[in-house]
Amino acid sequence: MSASIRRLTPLHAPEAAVGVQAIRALESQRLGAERGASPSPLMERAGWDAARLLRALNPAREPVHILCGPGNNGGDGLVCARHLRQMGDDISVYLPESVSRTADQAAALAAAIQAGVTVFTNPSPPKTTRWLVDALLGIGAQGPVHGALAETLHLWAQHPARRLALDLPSGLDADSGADGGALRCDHTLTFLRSKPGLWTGAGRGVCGEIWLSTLGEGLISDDAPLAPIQLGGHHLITDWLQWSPRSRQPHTSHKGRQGDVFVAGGELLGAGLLAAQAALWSGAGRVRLASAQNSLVLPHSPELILDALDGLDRHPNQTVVVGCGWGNQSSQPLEHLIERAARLVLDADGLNAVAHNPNLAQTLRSRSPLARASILTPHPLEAARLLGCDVSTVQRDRLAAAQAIAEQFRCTVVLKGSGSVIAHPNRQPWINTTGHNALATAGTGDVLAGWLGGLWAQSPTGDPQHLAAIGVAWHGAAADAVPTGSAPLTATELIKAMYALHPHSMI
Ligand SMILES: NC(=O)C1=CN([C@@H]2O[C@H](COP(=O)(O)OP(=O)(O)OC[C@H]3O[C@@H](n4cnc5c(N)ncnc54)[C@H](OP(=O)(O)O)[C@@H]3O)[C@@H](O)[C@H]2O)[C@@H](O)CC1
Ligand SMILES: [K+]
Repeated sequence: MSASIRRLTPLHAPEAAVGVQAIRALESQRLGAERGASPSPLMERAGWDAARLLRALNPAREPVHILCGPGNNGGDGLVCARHLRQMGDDISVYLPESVSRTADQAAALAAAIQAGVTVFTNPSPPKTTRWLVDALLGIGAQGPVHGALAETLHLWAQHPARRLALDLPSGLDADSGADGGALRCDHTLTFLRSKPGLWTGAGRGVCGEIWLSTLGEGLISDDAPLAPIQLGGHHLITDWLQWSPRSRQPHTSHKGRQGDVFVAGGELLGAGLLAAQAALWSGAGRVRLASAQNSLVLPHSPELILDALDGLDRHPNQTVVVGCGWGNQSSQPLEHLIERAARLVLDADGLNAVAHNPNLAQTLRSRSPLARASILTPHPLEAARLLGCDVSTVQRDRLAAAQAIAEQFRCTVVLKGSGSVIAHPNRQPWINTTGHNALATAGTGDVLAGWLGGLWAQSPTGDPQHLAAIGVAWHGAAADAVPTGSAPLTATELIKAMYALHPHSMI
C-alpha cells in the first residue's frame, strides 16, 4: 500500500478520531483553491485509493459489484468503478433510480459510464459477484438506513461476497457507532481521518479490518483544533513506564512505597477476591481485602491482608475498590467508603446502589469539590441505571452517555463494552481499541476494577482519566494476545495474561 493508505490495528491504533463536523471542516480546508473541479480532487483520490486497496485485497481479480448511493459516498464508489474498469477488471455498479445526485456524484457517474462501467438500477445481487463494495452511505447518513437503500442492504445481507466499505459501513453512525442497519464488512477504507464510530458501539463489529486513506496528505498535521478523541491502544501500556513507581524505585524500596489498595468485598466473595488479586498482580505493594467471609479467602490468596469493612479508618490513605460482588449489603458501609476513600474505584453493585439511592449519589458527587477523585466502571446496563434511561439509549451514543455520567458525578467514567469509552468532566473522551469478546466472561470486570485500583495506588497523583485509559488498554491487550474466536479467557487467566504484559516483564 502507498504511504497514504495505512491499516489501523487495534493494538497500534491511529493517533485520534474526529467527528463528522470536523471532517467537513477539514474537507473544505483541503479543497481550498481546488474547489470547483468535479468530481472533486478528494473524491477522485478516495475512489482511486479504494480501487488500489481492492486490487490488493482481490489479487485474483474476481468480479466486483459496487453499491452506490445518492451522495458523495456513492460518488467515491463510481470513481472506484471507473478505475477498476480502466484496469480491465470485471465491474458492475448498482445505483438507485431517480434520486437527486450531488454535482460530484453526477460527474463521477458520467465519467464511469463513459469508461464503460455497467450500471444497474435493479438491486438484486449478480450471481458471479465475489467482492461487494459498499458505497451507499458515508458520513452523510442520518439515522437508520431507510427506503431503497435499506432494501438493497437487506438483499445483500446473506450474499457470500467479501465486503469492502468505503468511508464506513452504510448506516453506521460515524460519530457514535450507533448501528442503523449496516452490513458486516470484512474491510473498511475510511477517508481523511479515523472516526469515533468505527471504534465503539457497533463499529468494531461491522467494520472488519480498518484502513485509513488520508487522501494524499502525508504526515497528519496537528489535529488539535479538530478536538480529536484519543484512541488508546497498546502504546498506553508503555506510557505506564513514565509513571510506574516500580520502574523508578530505588533498590532499597519496600512494600509500603508501592501503594496500598483496600478492596471492600461483598456477598459474592469471588468478585472481591478477583479484584484484590488483580490489584496485587498490577504491582500494588499491599492489598487489603475486607470480606464477611475472610476465613475462606486465606487458602486462596495468602498474600492478601484480611481486614474488616471499617479497616479503611485505620489506614485512610488507600485506594479503595468497592462494588465488585457487593450484592444487597447495607448501604451504610458503602456510603462511609465513598465518603472517606482517598481515591475511589466504584464498580458493579456499588454503581447500582448509587443509581437507586439519592444519598449515595450525593455523597459521590460531593467528592470532587473535596479533591477526591473517583473512577466509575459501569457496563451499559449500569450506565443506563445511573442515567435513568434504557440500555439502547446508552448504546446508541456511548460517548455521550459516558460523558453525561462523568459530568453528573464529576468523576472519571469507564463505560465498558465494545470500544470502552473513558470520559472525564470537561474533556474529550478516549476510546479504547484493544480487546475483544474473549473478555465476555464472568469476573473480567472485577479484574479491571482491581487492576485500576492497583495502578492508581502506585501513582496516586496520576491523572485518573489517563490512568483509566492505561488500565483499560492493558486489560484489552491481554485479550488480544489470545486469538479471536478461541477459548474464552477466564478472569484468573486474564490476571496472568495482564501480568505478562507488565512493561518490566516486556523489557
Ligand atoms: N469529507 C470528505 O473529505 C470527503 C468525503 N467524501 C465522501 O463523501 C461522503 C459524504 O457524502 P455526502 O455528504 O454526500 O453524504 P452521503 O454519506 O453520501 O449520504 C448522503 C445521501 O444519503 C441520503 N441519506 C442520508 N441518510 C439516509 C438514511 N438513513 N437512509 C437512506 N438515505 C439516507 C441523503 O438523502 P437526503 O437526506 O439528502 O434526502 C443523501 O442523498 C463521505 O462519507 C465520503 O465517502 C469523499 O468523496 C472525499 C472526501
Ligand atoms: K459506505
